[in-house]
Amino acid sequence: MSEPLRLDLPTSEDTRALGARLGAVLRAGDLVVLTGDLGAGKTTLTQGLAEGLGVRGPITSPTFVIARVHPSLVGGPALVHVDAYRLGGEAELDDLDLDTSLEESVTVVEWGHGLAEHLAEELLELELQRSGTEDGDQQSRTATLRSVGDRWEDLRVLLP
Ligand SMILES: Nc1ncnc2c1ncn2[C@@H]1O[C@H](COP(=O)(O)OP(=O)(O)OP(=O)(O)O)[C@@H](O)[C@H]1O
Ligand SMILES: [Mg+2]
Repeated sequence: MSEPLRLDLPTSEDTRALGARLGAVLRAGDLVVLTGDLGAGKTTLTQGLAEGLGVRGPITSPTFVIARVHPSLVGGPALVHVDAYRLGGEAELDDLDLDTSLEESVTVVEWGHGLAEHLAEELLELELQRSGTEDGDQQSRTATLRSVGDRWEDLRVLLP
């Protein structure tokens, strides 16, 4: 367990860049749980993460597909991108058999808060919140990162 890290993200490019920095340090077996309201920037962050990790895109907000596998283009782990928005609970998440791919992949679960924590003993939780006073998508965001377990000793590696 480490100190939570809070980061200001003035534009969507900053959200993407945080994802890219995270993607660059992720390795097989890592689980990232993304939290945040509708339109908070979870998919944008995952797009940057995919870039940093070097996996095949495109990363989209899944409409009917709940989990997508993005193979590595650089001989690294694949990205398993899950959107848990429509899932009814832990049992439905378990039906996806994510534990079979967890060890050799990087798993990112949007809307995973309260659902995905049991998948691994160690995980990184990243919460996106609207922060500025501007309207809608112009509003800046704040990211809060918290880790569970010893995998993330120092979240400051994710600072710009
Ligand atoms: N830091 C930021 N500042 C301003 N706008 C941002 C920021 N980060 C992301 N956005 C914008 O927010 C919008 C929604 O982003 P995105 O689709 O990634 O959110 P989401 O959390 O995945 O949404 P959903 O809940 O529908 O899955 C996009 O237009 C994106 O460019
Ligand atoms: Mg999304």
